Amino acid sequence: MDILMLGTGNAFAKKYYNNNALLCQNGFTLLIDCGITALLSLHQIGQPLDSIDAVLISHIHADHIGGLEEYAFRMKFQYRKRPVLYVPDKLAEPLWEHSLRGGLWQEQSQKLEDYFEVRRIREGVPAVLHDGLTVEIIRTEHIPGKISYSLLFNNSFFYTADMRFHPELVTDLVRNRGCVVFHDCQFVTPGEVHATLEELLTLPEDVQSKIYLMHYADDKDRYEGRTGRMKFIEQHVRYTISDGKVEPTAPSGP
Ligand SMILES: Nc1ccn([C@@H]2O[C@@H]3COP(=O)(O)O[C@H]3[C@H]2O)c(=O)n1
Ligand SMILES: [Zn+2]
Ligand SMILES: [Zn+2]
Repeated sequence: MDILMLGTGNAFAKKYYNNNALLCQNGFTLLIDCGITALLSLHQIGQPLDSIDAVLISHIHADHIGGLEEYAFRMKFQYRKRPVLYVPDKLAEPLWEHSLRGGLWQEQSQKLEDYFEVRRIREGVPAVLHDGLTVEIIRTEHIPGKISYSLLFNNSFFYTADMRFHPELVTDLVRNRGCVVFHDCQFVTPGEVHATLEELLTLPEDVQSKIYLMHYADDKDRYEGRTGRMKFIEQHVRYTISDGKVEPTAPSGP
């Protein structure tokens, strides 16, 4: 499985794009979250919109769904396609009613399904996205009272999207399921809606060694060398995740 972060920044970062990713497995390309900057980042790396096979969203914040209006319009009017949208069941209605409807509503297009082939996924029920690619959505704490999910791919790669520190969950996934973890991280303490670096540094070293940090602030460079056994993931670098390891993908071809 390969992953390329379209951005690794937090919601307000200016040096980094929104924390969205392209996950590739067996020729299938999944866009994980589609924030405000997603389409600019895709443009910069030369990735055509119609090369994306499906989009999956984790929760309703602009850095995770703010690019869906442009994506929907362009797929409909430029590409004449109705792309696949995987959406947690409980977010489908609020995604349309509280977010996308304002811009996308037209007499001829009055619902989410008029733009997307909507595939609802449910907690605890792994969804088969493609041959060799499954995802399980795990509801995790982020903003009090707000529904938000972290993503477990192939029972081996845990992508937190946005979540508060949950040491038991992360430790269990690493030690008992052999997972690699891409974890959002906030440098400033206290961490009211994200895990802080200080909190993550309290994890045992064997767990830290499987954690890669994303969703960080513009002053990330100040923290280089101060992340224990954890490493930063860099945007626009393709990584291969295999056998519990994360490595930059070797260039292909001669
Ligand atoms: N109670 C809250 C709510 C929100 N926030 C900030 O708003 C951002 C929304 O996108 P995010 O990526 O979830 O990060 C949130 C916090 O920076 C915050 O800091 N405290
Ligand atoms: Zn976010
Ligand atoms: Zn969020």
